Amino acid sequence: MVERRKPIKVGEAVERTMQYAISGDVRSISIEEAYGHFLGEDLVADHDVPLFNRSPYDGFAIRSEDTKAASRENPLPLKVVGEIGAGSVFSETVRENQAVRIMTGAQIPDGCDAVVMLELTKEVQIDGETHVRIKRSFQSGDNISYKGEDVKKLDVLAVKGTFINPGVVALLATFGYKHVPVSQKPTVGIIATGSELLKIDEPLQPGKIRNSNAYMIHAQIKRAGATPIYLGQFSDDFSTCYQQVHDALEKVDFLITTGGVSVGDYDYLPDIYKKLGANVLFNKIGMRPGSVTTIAELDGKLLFGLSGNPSACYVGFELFTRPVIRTFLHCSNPYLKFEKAILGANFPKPNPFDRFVRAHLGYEGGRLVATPTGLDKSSAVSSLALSNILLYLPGGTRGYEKGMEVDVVLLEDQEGTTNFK
Ligand SMILES: Nc1nc2c(c(=O)[nH]1)N[C@H]1C(S)=C(S)[C@@H](COP(=O)(O)OP(=O)(O)OC[C@H]3O[C@@H](n4cnc5c(N)ncnc54)[C@H](O)[C@@H]3O)O[C@H]1N2
Ligand code: MOO
Ligand SMILES: [Mg+2]
Repeated sequence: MVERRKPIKVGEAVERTMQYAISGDVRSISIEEAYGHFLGEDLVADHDVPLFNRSPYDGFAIRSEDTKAASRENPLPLKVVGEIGAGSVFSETVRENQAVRIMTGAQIPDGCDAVVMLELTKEVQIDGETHVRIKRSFQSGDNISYKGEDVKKLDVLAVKGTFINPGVVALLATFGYKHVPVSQKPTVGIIATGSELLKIDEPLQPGKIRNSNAYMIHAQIKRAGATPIYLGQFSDDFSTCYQQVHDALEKVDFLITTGGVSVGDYDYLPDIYKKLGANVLFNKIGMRPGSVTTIAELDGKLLFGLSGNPSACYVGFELFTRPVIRTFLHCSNPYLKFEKAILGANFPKPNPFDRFVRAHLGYEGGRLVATPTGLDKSSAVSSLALSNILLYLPGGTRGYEKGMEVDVVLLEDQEGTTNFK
């Protein structure tokens, strides 16, 4: 008798999986390597930025009180007592009716409280000495970039678990992080099962297909922020697959298998979990694709039994494996973000289950429009390439019409969210 599996809700499946999500260690890497990692600790400012009042313009640093009477008709000459570029400091205090020629980024000299742009001045020689003519009055603070106006000492600039993008790299460099504490990336093993699978460089043969899942999952693991370890593809033979899974568990933080989780004669994963003594968290979910996604746990280590069908495999990874990876990386927002968009095409299929339809989110006339990307079958591979979202279509409806507002799951977003849905 074929086993009758009891489907659980997708949210419940995520919750059961996340009970076994753990945080990883922190390690140090060079700043050049930091892009694409996740911060291993909060980034806290240990000094103000800027650290000193500085000039935002090339011009003259002045004392505003000297310019009170200046006007177009009555331009006032100030004696130029020095010149500084960025990186230099004027060592004396500027006195009455004096100015310092100053370049963008240079520290404002003591005594000065405003800067006049070069374009508004004229240099003249008076008694053989250089002066600058000022044609209007200035207020104290005019054209000054103030100490701490960008960042205040002790500001928390990015929290632990933040994705390190080029902007975060700029901050790390600003605060002198030659080495950056980052979350250790989990290693995620990949085993593809199926006697029909050809190696990527083998010619096609009758009844056989190329193993696309292994490479797709490899890329998804990287996108999620983890390190993939490809452990090979194996025929549907119980003892070979059992041994591979058994041995793989020692080498990885999580293990993904693709294929062999349904009820077919050669679907060995359920028996493998049994022989390993693993605790199966669920083996049927009320969703399409990926209804047979099976997740088990052995001594706290998660085994993701993803479906062999490419679209089901893809969706299973994003919904269940990705948040586990992000938790390992200390992200406080481990889940993919749900957003609202307008449905760009009819989706007439009756919908008994929750569906996650591969789709593309684009802009049309200022609106966010979500359009399915191809054949909506779990066996489809073509719909994956253009998809940057999953349309989330809750079950229990007779279909959806173009123009309706729908929920979408953002696949390329780095922010994430704190709760699933
Ligand atoms: N009687 C039933 N049959 C099926 C059920 C069911 O509930 N009762 N579930 C169906 C659903 S839903 C899915 S999804 C699939 C799940 O199949 P498995 O996870 O057991 O995977 P396989 O049988 O090994 O393969 C399914 C399909 O995917 C292709 N495949 C497998 N590996 C790869 C790979 N690495 N790259 C590309 N494509 C791959 C494989 O050739 C099959 O076509 O079961 C349904 N059946
Ligand atoms: O697991 Mo299947 O993908 O629901 O078609
Ligand atoms: Mg099968």
